Amino acid sequence: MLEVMVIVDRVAPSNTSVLITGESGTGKEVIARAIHNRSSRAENRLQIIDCTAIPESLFESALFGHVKGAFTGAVKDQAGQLKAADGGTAFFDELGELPLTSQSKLLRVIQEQTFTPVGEDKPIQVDTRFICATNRDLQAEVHAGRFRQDLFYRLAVIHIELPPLRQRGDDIVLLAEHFLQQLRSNESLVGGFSEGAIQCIKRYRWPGNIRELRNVVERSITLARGEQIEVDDLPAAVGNPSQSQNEGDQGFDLAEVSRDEALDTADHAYLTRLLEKHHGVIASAARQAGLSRQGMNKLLKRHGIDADEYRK
Ligand SMILES: Nc1ncnc2c1ncn2[C@@H]1O[C@H](COP(=O)(O)OP(=O)(O)OP(=O)(O)O)[C@@H](O)[C@H]1O
Repeated sequence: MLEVMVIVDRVAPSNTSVLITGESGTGKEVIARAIHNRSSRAENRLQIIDCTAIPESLFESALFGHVKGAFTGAVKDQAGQLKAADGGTAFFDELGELPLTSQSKLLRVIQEQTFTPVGEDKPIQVDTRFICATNRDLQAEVHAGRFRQDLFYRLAVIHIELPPLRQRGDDIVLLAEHFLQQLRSNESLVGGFSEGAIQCIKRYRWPGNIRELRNVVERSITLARGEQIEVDDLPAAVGNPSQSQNEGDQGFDLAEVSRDEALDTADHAYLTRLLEKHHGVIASAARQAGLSRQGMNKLLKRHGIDADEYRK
């Protein structure tokens, strides 16, 4: 993390575009905020643009804005999200989900720093820094023809790769201790982790990365009865992985598991099996589950599941 923060400090003052990659929950947005906050743009806005939330047909209108009467339903002039980022930073989250046609429009804006609202004929000039994040391997997406090579090269001038938590060695325990200090209330007796709990925390694979670790620490503080967080205070998947390995299709210990937790676990198992069947293709998995692609993306994010791991 220290090395990442050194890069953040170095790139923050420049206007260069930055690409941040890493699995869900590794802290891409946290890093984007750190870059913005340490730049001369910090007093202006960090506009977060969730690429999964913009339907392809509304990309220009959402980003560039539109004038009254530009299309049915355009009842008044509406500024787009890029106008809000003027003088500040535009953070494109989940960039890998952007369709090819939208990618070419984005490339033009990044290169020219201008865009034209729908129904307008004069372009607007902006001064915006672009930071993009994705949990996809964009180089592989380029090879597969799903991501524009020119946009990739334009963005990857500065490429920050955030490793999954399971590859961060002793950082895992340091982060767990950091969250414990940050999240415990002043009245809380809990001051640390038992040796057994630390071993479990080190061993677990943390598919949801730092987000999952933070949630686990928060939950364990609430459940802990003594001065330490014990193995029993950790969720079964972390504290007792062999027992929870077959979760989802095996019986639950009703004394240990709430209905919400049981449903969550079953949902997780359903989603991973669905992705296995559909080889990580979100669109077809979503179709079988009767969900929109966006809905499926949200669900996968909540469960810390990376569809790419199921690609074949
Ligand atoms: N360096 C960090 N220090 C402290 N907490 C962190 C750090 N990185 C991430 N977190 C915690 O993890 C959570 C998830 O981080 P963030 O939203 O930045 O991940 P992400 O990689 O953008 O995830 P996603 O791809 O799912 O959007 C944050 O809300 C924060 O609680």
